[in-house]
Amino acid sequence: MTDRLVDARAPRDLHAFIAGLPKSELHVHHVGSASPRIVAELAARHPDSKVPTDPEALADYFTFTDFAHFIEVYLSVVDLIRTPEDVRLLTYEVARDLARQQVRYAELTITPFSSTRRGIDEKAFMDAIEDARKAAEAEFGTVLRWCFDIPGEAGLEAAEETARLATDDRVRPEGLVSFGLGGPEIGVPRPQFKPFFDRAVAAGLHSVPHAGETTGPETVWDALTHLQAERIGHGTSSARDPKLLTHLAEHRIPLEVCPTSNIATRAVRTIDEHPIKEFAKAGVMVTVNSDDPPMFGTDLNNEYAVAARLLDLDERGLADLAKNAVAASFLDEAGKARIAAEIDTYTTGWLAP
Ligand SMILES: Nc1ncnc2c1ncn2[C@@H]1O[C@H](CCC(=O)c2cccc(C(=O)O)c2)[C@@H](O)[C@H]1O
Ligand SMILES: [Zn+2]
Repeated sequence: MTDRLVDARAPRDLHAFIAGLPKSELHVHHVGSASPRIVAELAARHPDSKVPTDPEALADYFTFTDFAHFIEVYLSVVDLIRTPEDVRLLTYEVARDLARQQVRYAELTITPFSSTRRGIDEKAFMDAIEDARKAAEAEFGTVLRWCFDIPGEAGLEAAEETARLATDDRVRPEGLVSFGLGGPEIGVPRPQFKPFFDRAVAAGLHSVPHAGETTGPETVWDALTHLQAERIGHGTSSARDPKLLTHLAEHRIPLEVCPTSNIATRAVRTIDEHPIKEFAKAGVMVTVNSDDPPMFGTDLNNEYAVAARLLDLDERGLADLAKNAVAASFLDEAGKARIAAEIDTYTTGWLAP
């Protein structure tokens, strides 16, 4: 929404290559993807909200002093989503924004607890996201899947509700593939959520908790040991623990790296201090993602440009990065092969004399 965090330093050609590259998003939040246009439309529907609609004011509003401030602002946008029609509009428009960036596949993190506790009927909520998912696939060709996450700070009641919505065959949506844990990490120990992750995994869902975003590497170990994590959301502080890096590399546990997010929430001081290069050097499988793009003044294309600079990638390196996301995704094998082939065809065509 603002260009304050946008990385303009990649060469022009590389920007054009990234813009057309078929991509996958593995770590992007539903509400956190609401563009200024969507926020304005929702705010017009609910004029009592304190969220500004003017783009300039919104850019200021989306400038965060720390992670706690980010969550406070995030929840004010959550408060704009009050009806199943709001949920459908948000989901469909987010898919449109992804499709514009040539995103072929996205796992969208949704916090159903935040909506059901605000009075949206659970069945109507599920119908709204599924309806938008099917429309998006038919109209834009972008395949969406869901990750339901526990807002950890809301406690065990939220965990119970999220696990129920994710595992009860009468309500769980068809597009659901994974189970997550988000929100602040400080004062929210991961092990307490073990029973809920056990239930989700037993029901066939993949485990993808946030860990090591705002606390140390011990939180990443906890996510691996207690929550059966198959990928780690952020995992930023893993760089401080060489044994952990070796473990992630050997067990091929991908990190969902979101560079600009880490700067915007002040989890990392400057982009040049971001540990993405250490991850790559250690052989950890790196995927690049946008987290809450309009709130952080970024989008997936910009995150690829940031990664190109930090990892010194050319077109082939960027294509490999896009293929990492395909390999680390929870799409079926045929779908993975289709997107990987599309990446190869695009790259070969681009590099042909
Ligand atoms: N970078 C991020 N890192 C971590 N999480 C992120 C990030 N970006 C977005 N989130 C989202 O923020 C939610 C947090 C919501 C939350 O804490 C909360 C607490 C108490 C009550 C309620 C409520 O709804 O009533 C909600 C998470 O579930 C997650 O999906
Ligand atoms: Zn996140």
